[in-house]
Amino acid sequence: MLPGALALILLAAFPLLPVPPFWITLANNIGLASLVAIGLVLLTGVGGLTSFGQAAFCGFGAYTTAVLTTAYGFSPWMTLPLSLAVGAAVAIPLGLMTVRLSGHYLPLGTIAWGLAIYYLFGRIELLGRYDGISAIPPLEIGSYRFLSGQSIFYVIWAFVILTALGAQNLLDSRVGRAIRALRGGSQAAEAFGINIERAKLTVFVFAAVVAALSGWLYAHMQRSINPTPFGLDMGITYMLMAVIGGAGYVWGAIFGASVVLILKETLQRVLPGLLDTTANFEMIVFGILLVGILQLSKEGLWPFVLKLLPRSRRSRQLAEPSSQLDKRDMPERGTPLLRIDKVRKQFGGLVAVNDVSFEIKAGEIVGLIGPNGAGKSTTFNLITGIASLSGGGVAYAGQTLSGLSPREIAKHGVARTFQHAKILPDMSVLENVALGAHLRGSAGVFRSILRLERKEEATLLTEAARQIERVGLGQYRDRPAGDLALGQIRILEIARALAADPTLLLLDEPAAGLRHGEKQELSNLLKKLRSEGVSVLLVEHDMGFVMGLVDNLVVLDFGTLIAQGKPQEVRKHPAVIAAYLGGVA
Ligand SMILES: Nc1ncnc2c1ncn2[C@@H]1O[C@H](COP(=O)(O)OP(=O)(O)OP(=O)(O)O)[C@@H](O)[C@H]1O
Repeated sequence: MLPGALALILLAAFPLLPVPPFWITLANNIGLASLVAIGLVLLTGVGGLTSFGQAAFCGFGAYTTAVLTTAYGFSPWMTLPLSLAVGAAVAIPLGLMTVRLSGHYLPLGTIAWGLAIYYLFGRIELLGRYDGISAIPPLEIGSYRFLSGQSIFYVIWAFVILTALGAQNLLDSRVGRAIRALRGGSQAAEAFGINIERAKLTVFVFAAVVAALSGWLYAHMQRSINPTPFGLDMGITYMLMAVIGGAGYVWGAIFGASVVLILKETLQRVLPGLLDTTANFEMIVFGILLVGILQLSKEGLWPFVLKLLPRSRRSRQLAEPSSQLDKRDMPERGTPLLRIDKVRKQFGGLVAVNDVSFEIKAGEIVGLIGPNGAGKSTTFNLITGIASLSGGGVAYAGQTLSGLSPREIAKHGVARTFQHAKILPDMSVLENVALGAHLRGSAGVFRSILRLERKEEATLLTEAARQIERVGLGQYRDRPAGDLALGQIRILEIARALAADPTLLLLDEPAAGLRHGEKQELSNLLKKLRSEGVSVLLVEHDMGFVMGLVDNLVVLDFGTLIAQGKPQEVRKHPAVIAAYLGGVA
């Protein structure tokens, strides 16, 4: 808290110091760039969506207010919501097209529309073509006009701080966890019920709106605009700022914008004297220095700053929840819950799952076993909607799951873990588990930014903490999930699945990597869940673990069901002995 307060006091005092006006202008430009970079931190650093086109959104913010104030006589403050709304309105269709792209196509797509919009600004008569629009009125409050660099400094930096706090609030919320989960891959996020497309679009629109805010401020600071600052050059520079600051850190965006702009200005002033030439060497030196910085730290510079700041070592105090989360009604024990009917999956010529049928009753633990490559994980993926069925059907509590998305299936109360654990290593164990409870909350973007969802957040985090205690990981609650051993990560995934309040739990090799005692504890936990009415389908290679736990076994071999029944019967089955259990039996 102290470094933050100190930074705030220094910031407030800065324009009052006897500094050259040039410094004030530089500080104002840093503020404007910081806004765009904060958007990029969320979009690229956290959400994993690279965009080189953010300068175009600054352009929409700037041109909206420029046109409305100069041609239609609007007051600048009235155009603020309109500029932001235009930024958002453009971002929605662009985002819908862009966020579907993956790999290199995503940044290429943003370059394409970034360029196109720049040329568009330069061709439209209403926008003054390449000459732009001048005589834009300054901001004013009453009769006070924000004409000087010093006065608009306070407006710009007030917006920067509010935006940074809003972005921080957003990240520290249910929506923020969903955005952060995008980096962990879509499969896991969808399996907790996160709407990937919506999370991507949310962060895309957020980044566009804060860029439009920067453009709006720029228009009233500069009081004349043309397309140049809204082109691809600036789009790339904004990205550099976000990356150099530390793409995953909101305050790092401000630091990155400061480093890039101060470095650029310093080189422009110092180099001509040093090199005794007026040739533009600064861009070359600038480029080399930036590459050097990125070589030094791929995480950007903010982590170094964080190390220098005093940090509280206390573990996170959870707020007392004022209400309980709703719990799902458990189906009556023994009633049919999951019916797999002639399920089939072909990958080209390979039949990975060959017309397999079996059933799970409520309150039952069923083991799905078979040699490597038998089709167990594929069966899990068919049940949870990650893979599409080539034939057959899946019904859950009388309703068909066939053709539903993983997110819709999760809503039915089906939760899972993955053979290759899918956690977010940089996030705490608590936050990873809270992701599992995503569908049990409803707070959206605005409530999160304004921190109006604290009650709901407290109940979600308390539920996550309860599940962490339940699986025995309590001492690791506030540690980054990446610090855990592989076996513990599997247990974390179980806690995350339990946070969804499931009626059916699908566990893919939960005991792999656990020591004997830990397996015993896991077995006890699963038996306890069964006693509470939760049904479990588990894939597991440890036969000792499976035999002592399950009510029924289903055995696959080369995608085909070769036996099913009570463990004691199945282990005597000749086909099973031949295919799989030979050595053990
Ligand atoms: N996406 C895919 N594309 C092509 N083939 C696949 C794909 N996924 C799985 N397979 C193949 O389908 C078969 C069944 O694989 P699956 O992972 O379901 O087996 P498994 O029983 O879970 O094996 P293991 O115990 O080794 O995890 C294997 O031959 C595998 O190579």
